[in-house]
Amino acid sequence: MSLSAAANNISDSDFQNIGPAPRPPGASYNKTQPITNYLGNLDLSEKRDGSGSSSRENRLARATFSKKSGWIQYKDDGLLSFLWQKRFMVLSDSYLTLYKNEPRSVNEDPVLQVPLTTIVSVSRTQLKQNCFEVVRNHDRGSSGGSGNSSLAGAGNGTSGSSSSLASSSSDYNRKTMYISTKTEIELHSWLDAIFAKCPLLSGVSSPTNFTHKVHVGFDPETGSFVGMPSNWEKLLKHSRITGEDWNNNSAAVIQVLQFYQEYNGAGNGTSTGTGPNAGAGISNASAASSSSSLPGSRNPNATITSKSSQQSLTDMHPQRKPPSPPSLADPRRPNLQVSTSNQHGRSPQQPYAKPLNYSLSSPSQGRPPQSHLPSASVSAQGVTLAQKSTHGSWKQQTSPTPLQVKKTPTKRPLLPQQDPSRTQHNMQNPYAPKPALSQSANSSKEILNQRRGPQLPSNSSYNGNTSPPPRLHPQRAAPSAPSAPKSPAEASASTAAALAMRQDPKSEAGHNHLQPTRDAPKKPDISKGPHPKNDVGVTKQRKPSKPTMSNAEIMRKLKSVTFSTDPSSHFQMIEKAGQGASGSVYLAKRTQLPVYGDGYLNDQIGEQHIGDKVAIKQMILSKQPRKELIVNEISVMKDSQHKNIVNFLEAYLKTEDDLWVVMEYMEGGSLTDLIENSPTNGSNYSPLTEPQIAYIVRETCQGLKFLHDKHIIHRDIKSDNVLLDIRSRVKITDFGFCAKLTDKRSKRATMVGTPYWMAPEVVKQREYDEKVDVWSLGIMAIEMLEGEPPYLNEDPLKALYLIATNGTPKLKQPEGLSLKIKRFLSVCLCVDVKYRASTEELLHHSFFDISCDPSDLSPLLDWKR
Ligand SMILES: Nc1ncnc2c1ncn2[C@@H]1O[C@H](COP(=O)(O)OP(=O)(O)OP(=O)(O)O)[C@@H](O)[C@H]1O
Repeated sequence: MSLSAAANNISDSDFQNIGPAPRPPGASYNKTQPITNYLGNLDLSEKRDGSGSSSRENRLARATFSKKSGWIQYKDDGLLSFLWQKRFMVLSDSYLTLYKNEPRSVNEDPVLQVPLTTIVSVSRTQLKQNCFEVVRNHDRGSSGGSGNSSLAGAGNGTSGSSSSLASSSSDYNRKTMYISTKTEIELHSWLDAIFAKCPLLSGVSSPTNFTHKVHVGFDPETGSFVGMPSNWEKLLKHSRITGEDWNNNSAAVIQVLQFYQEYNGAGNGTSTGTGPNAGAGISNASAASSSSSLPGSRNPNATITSKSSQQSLTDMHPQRKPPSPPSLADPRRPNLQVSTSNQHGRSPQQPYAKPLNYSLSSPSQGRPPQSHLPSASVSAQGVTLAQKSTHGSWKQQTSPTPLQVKKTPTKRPLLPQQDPSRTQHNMQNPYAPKPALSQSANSSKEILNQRRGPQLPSNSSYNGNTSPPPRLHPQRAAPSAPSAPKSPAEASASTAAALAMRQDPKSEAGHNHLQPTRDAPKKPDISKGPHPKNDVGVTKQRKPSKPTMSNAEIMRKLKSVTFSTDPSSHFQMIEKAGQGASGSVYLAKRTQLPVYGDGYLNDQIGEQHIGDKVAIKQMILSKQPRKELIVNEISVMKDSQHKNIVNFLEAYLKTEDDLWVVMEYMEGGSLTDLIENSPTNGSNYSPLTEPQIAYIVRETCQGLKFLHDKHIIHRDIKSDNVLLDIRSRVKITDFGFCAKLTDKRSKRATMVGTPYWMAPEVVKQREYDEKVDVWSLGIMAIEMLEGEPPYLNEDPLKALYLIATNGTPKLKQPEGLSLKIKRFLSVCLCVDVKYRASTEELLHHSFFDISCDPSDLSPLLDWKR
């Protein structure tokens, strides 16, 4: 059934929240067992020659004396390291052997044979989904070992004692091979079996040179998370993620913790990615996600270390007040004290040698570890732990060093009357420091209630009852009166440009841009315009990852799409229109057309006239952590002329460091502005009516369809990135994170976007496609209904957890909504991507039948006039 058909056939009951992911198998969680019991529950029936047995010991014993085999993906760290190859792997009593094909006889030539006695470490890795690494001592005297044609290690058989091997370790190189299985279960099964057979790993011999691993779990008896890396402890303390959350879906908790770390640049602060999912974006410029830049792939050892993570954590919450002690009275908030001690007094010696494999439990009594990951790693929704997946990177809010605390401007400058406890919704980095008040208030229902009166019912499912418009409690601050624009005379071309570039240190000092607010925007005053050159510490860092283009390449590319002239005399600056992460946007009047000889860069320029109003985004390149995103943005805009996409007009490289991007001017500001300044703001009504929502969503959807038809994913759809002009035309902007899908790369995996709008598959670090934009569109519709996206009042970590586990978010007051909008939302916010509508399908949705005329939006634009 097509999605549209499905959408049309939806009954009221279809609007039920899909609900949290099913509990992971075998998780009773009555003690710290999510990890420890996992293997006990595993069925090793994948062993081709093994039969099931009820006792784990029996299974392990059989694993020791029988073969296990199956298809896997293999990659080594040698010359061909970029290739994942399908191999048939056989684990016998003495060797781990890889074949090109399933061997029909014992004489078949393997492509790689690793004596089990040489294996010194086996551990889960985030290189790829369901992936683990096997580190072996590789005899320097032997040849190869990393290639496909050579055999690793010289048949030491099983006779080597660990001590002898350990003592002769200087004669060995360490070699790492990576193995990826189809499923999480298979992965555990292999890990278990390999561990059981390798003398250096099992209790048979004393392991040497092993690193202490953590055992992660939640012990309801003590009400504590146990074995957490200290940075995770802190995160959990701040996050309102509870023991109950852990019990419900420990996989998701760990996943969002991991996600958090990556987002914040723990480790080496760059994004990761590899394999088929990593790759260039829309152009070279978007190669931010290319495999070459991705340490997780290039550096197989780039597991997150406690140290780095902790550092980044410290940075992320420099202003956070210590969390208030958890209230025992709150059943949702079990004691979150975290103990790092091993509650079970297990030996600190661990069988796996990778640092900080949070997923690993301690072996007891020299036995193999009982599990590798919390059992929650397998759920019906496929939430898996530590599966950093094939990419692992998302655009991180990087600063060159995670320790640097940047002041981040919000798009909506703070107002005096702002409520600092408001969660900032448009942050690129949700984990940016928050003021102490917000920290506690953010997690405090009491304070929220003080702010907005009685809490709205939060568990309502969508239903089809139509009743009066929902009385919501919009949480937006009252709109501020736009400041009077400077007269054009005041802002002559030259002086205005200079003014525009000047930073007002007072305004900066007075505003903590990291404050979590969602306040009405204030028209910036051009006289206080920041001088990007003085913008140190102010410019919001673009979602970072390691740049993949050299500066020279970026400049070359930029020069190919810009005029190399000083545009100051071409424009008369009028006022500052907005502040973005990468620079300021100004309203200007065109006083001169570009010299024809320079070549028009855009067809649209032909329609430009002297006196036309334009928006100019000014960026200081040296202040951009991710210049390639800017190149990406220009490239996409330049090639994307559509009525629902903000038109790029031309760009100037005024100096090597000073970039001006000229776009059509959208007087109405962003949709966020509209929502925040809605006349119903402060009342209990939705900021926008359903017909207004239908109109805006339809227009946005048309822009998205245009992009999707070109196989471009926007990846950051939210109200901030939808602009309106004075004629209520609706256009998408901010193309920095666009990604191009190609025949070879029909899916993406880089984690990009703004958390509250992110589709579950992004949060879960799965591969994704254009439909992530459809999810975000649905969230944007909720913004228009409720004033903000779901979970905005939650700590971002908790929000990520909720996105990953809750499925379709619930509406606050569904009873007042039409069936049409609920049906529409349900096809946008469908967790299962298969059943989520495409933009094409959405455009046929009956919800759009109720769209208003553009003129019906004018009351919403009044605040601008
Ligand atoms: N074409 C435009 N016309 C009118 N106002 C605009 C235009 N483009 C941007 N603005 C205003 O400037 C603000 C900042 O825009 P910008 O695209 O720089 O935001 P950003 O997405 O936060 O930044 P960045 O793209 O640097 O990450 C917007 O919120 C909007 O109010």
